[in-house]
Amino acid sequence: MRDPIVGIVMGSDSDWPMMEPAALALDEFGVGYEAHVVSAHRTPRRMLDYAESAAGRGLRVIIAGAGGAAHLPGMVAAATPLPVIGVPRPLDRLDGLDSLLSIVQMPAGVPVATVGIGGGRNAGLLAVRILAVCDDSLRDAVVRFQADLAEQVAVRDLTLQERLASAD
Ligand SMILES: Nc1c(C(=O)O)ncn1[C@@H]1O[C@H](COP(=O)(O)O)[C@@H](O)[C@H]1O
Repeated sequence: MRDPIVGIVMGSDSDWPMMEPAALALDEFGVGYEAHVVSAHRTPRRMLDYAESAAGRGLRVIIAGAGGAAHLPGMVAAATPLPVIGVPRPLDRLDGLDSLLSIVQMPAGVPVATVGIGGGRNAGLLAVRILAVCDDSLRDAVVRFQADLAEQVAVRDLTLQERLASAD
């Protein structure tokens, strides 16, 4: 297991299905991570300990996911100099708009890079891009990933064209 350089935190273990794709994206790029349940509301001291010690423990990026009154990403960002990526979770009520607004509307001076509602995978990929700024081999891997993505779109377009042609 590689040393963790990305910290994945979530307000509850019930957030894991949304956060696991972030972990899988990091796995795809061979980036080490750790994952913990830390809540600004339920475990405020533990949350502060985590955020304040993160940089000193070698983490470089934090991904924080939460639902509802999702204060966790912003509170973590307030207590660490590391970049924080927020992931809003859609709960049964309000479809995640509550989580999104709680995370994205930060006061000036305390940025949280917010991905879309339920955007765990993009959070992982954004963490990889942030790390790739100072890591040439990781940047090469991102470029290969983008080329693969483009190739998949080309294949899908071809499939659509064939379907349209056979419908004529
Ligand atoms: N938004 C927060 C925070 C926080 O922001 O500190 N702590 C827990 N939660 C959220 O409460 C939701 C329900 O949690 P439970 O499933 O444990 O009841 C989760 O989406 C969690 O992220």
